[in-house]
Amino acid sequence: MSKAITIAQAQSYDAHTINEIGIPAMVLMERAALATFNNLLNDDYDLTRVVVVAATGNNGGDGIAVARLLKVRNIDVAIYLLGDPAKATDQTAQQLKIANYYHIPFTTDLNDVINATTIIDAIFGVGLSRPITGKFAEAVNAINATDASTVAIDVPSGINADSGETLGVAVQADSTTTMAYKKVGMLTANGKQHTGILHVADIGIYGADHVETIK
Ligand SMILES: NC(=O)C1=CN([C@@H]2O[C@H](COP(=O)(O)OP(=O)(O)OC[C@H]3O[C@@H](n4cnc5c(N)ncnc54)[C@H](O)[C@@H]3O)[C@@H](O)[C@H]2O)[C@H](O)CC1
Ligand SMILES: [K+]
Repeated sequence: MSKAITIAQAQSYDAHTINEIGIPAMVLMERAALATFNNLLNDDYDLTRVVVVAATGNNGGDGIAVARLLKVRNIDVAIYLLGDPAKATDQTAQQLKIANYYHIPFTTDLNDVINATTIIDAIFGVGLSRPITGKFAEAVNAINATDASTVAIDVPSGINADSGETLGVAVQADSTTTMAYKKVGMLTANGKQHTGILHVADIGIYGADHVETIK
């Protein structure tokens, strides 16, 4: 699985898997979260105080699901939520409901991010479409200013997954779990530098050149 794909390919493979093959989006999100969680444990980060910084797109939903996987193992975890939860995607709204069921604390205090031992970056993935500003940029700057280890989901937030350019500001990750295939932007010098150690997770999404075409 060493090929690298563009944002358009990632989006079309996702849509094909969900709409044509019929694997529910929530199943893919759960697999993305589990893969991220397993890498988090295997890489041996200090999980004394974990904060998931999440926005309300599906990248955020992956992160909120990771928070729950940590919580059920008694790990101290909180969610710093950016954006309007009323505008969350269906899957992310569902993950927020599940997080509430498990009483996962939500914080609005950036000091909790600053004092974390490990931060999960679930702000933006392949849906990043413009430069990061305002509260989102504040959070990215706080993440980068701490000594905490930082683990990105799919793409370090702020990196354009096609060009590898920083859009405004970008998370400097220690490692990134990217879904299905590497993204071409991660192979550029700037992309590589922000991605850190790269894990590629098989979550059941494949290109049309994969097994699906084998009859
Ligand atoms: N769809 C799937 O099958 C799977 C997706 N996974 C994960 O989902 C993300 C992609 O999710 P998407 O909702 O398309 O996009 P994002 O979460 O990256 O963000 C989109 C959201 O943010 C807004 N936005 C974009 N740029 C900015 C900005 N600079 N400031 C503020 N807001 C911004 C945009 O308008 C959208 O509302 C993918 O990377 C995976 O992590 C799972 O892996 C499972 C399968
Ligand atoms: K991210």
